[in-house]
Amino acid sequence: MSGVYDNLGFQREQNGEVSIQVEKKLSGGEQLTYSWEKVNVFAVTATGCGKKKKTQETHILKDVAGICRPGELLAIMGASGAGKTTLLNVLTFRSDDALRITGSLYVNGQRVTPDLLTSRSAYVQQEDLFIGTFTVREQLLFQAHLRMDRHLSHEMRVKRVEEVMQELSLTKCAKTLIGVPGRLKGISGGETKRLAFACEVLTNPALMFLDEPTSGLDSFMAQNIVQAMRNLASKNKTVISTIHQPSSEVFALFDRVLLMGEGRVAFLGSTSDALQFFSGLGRSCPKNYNPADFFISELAIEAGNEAECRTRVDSTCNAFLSSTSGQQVAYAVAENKKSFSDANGVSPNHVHVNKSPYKAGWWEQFEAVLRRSVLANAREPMVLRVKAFQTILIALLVGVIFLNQETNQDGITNLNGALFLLLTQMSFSNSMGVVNTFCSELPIFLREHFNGMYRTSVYFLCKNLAELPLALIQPAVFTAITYYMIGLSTDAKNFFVCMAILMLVANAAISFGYLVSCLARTVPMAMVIAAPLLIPLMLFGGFFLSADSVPVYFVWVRYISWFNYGNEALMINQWADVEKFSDCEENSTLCYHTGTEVIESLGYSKDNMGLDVGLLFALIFGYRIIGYLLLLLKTNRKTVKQYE
Ligand SMILES: Nc1ncnc2c1ncn2[C@@H]1O[C@H](COP(=O)(O)OP(=O)(O)OP(=O)(O)O)[C@@H](O)[C@H]1O
Repeated sequence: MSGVYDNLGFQREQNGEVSIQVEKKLSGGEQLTYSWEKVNVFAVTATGCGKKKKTQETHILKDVAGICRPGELLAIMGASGAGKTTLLNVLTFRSDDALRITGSLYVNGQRVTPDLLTSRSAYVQQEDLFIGTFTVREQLLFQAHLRMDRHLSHEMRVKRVEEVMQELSLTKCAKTLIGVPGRLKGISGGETKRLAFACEVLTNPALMFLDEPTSGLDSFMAQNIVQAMRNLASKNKTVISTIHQPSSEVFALFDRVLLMGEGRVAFLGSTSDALQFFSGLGRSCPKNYNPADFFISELAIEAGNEAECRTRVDSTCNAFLSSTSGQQVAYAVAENKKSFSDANGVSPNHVHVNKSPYKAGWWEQFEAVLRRSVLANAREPMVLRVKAFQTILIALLVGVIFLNQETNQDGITNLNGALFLLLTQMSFSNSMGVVNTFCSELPIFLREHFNGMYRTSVYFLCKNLAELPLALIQPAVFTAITYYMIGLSTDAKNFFVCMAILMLVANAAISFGYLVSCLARTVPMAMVIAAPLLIPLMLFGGFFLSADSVPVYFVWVRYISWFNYGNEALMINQWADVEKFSDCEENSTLCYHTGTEVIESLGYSKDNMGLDVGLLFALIFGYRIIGYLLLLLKTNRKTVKQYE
């Protein structure tokens, strides 16, 4: 198909009907003026410990006000630590929970809410978060599927993806895997940055935020990205970006600049007015000098000369407030607070916020996320191979250690030990496996969820379903290798029951892993929580202490331990059918006469098989439901705070 492409736009001529339709449906022509005022951010820091512990508030952003209108490309600049990222996070409701924030944000005379922002804006964050086993095109199609208007056809979405890839020079690597640093070689750093940008511009948002979009890019690519931002602005989009030390060429593409120093606004206006403002203060930018470097050096705090630099930055900020540019900003901000309405009381600029922030319906989300989860698992052959190798190796080791035990008095202790070892192996490997994978994927989920792509329920369900096959195959393989090597009950029925019990145990351990992962957030934190919780669950599982010997204040632990129910079920399966031990004299009181006696000696009852299986199912669902509720708590949009 031939035609003419505009920058980050659409094919317009020859067979370009589809593209023009996409453009109409995507843009909607909405124009947004975003303003903020009296933004203050405080960080609470603690010093000392015990009784000497003191908390103090650090004032990070101080009465920051500003505005960005449709068609403007605003660069937020300043020296390191000036507060650029903090401001961008406030503007996008992504601030650290520990910060205390006050201030007001307005869009077209309306107070900004997180839902309004999600539905109208895109945010290119500094940290690139992707599923590394996906190709560039797959990633973009996934985004297009879930973030573009639900009325767009599949054909239109594919077309848009191809156009954005072409515009950002990603076509060449469309089929290349994104990659995982240090593990799976993928696209280059520059291509990753461009992919992050491509994901956000797909929906042609009216408002766009970018946090240092050019960091790590060579000057040509940096210019390419900023030019793409410029093109968005020229289509009446509102574009706000922090930028770190841009080259002269890149800086020239910005029409407005917000200079920050020590958490205050040192200047907001056009780049030419900024140069004039500094000249007026007797600090002119030398000829042939990069203005961006000049502004940053004027607002930097030099080591060894802090007091003087701070006074200079302070006086610059004060001078801006009383300057014409400063007053223009204050006026424009005040104007944007007013809600204009026509004769019928209807505001022409009113920003309608849908009840649901999601573009795709529940089933569409479910289908797309499930497909991605399954593919992501299947495309980790190394991880699968390591898991398979580990399972087979440990199974063979256990099999060899407990090889050919006999069903006699000597064998009872060994067989019980072997069964408990199977239980322990299924529990630790599965719960720790989930903690590792779930926590490391959590940041991607949180970002995509808050981008309005899919619900927490969809993600959690898909994750569970995608991992279910492995959660059944691993215990099956483990049982198949160890069972007959150890010399457990030779009846086929007992073999399959043992396999089924270990499958339930593995899934209960996975549920526990989900709970811990949702409780923590990072892998190290989850590991720290998981180990001390697993040990008591194992200790009170009936092998180390018989059920009757558990201290009364720890009895409750037994009820939430899958080790306990799993062990009882395995014991019943192994011993209930043994009617007589041939090596135990009938009158002897020093040995077990029947399998039932073995079961009872552990404080178990042979009638409890059904109960144990039921309770294992209850733990599988119970732990997962609690984990899901914890995740829901973390992701509930209603808990995203509004500023005072
Ligand atoms: N959660 C926090 N707790 C304590 N201090 C914080 C917190 N977040 C930011 N700060 C402090 O606020 C100041 C501004 O930080 P910010 O990250 O916004 O700066 P920046 O201008 O983006 O710097 P850089 O260009 O180096 O990224 C810094 O002094 C930083 O140490």
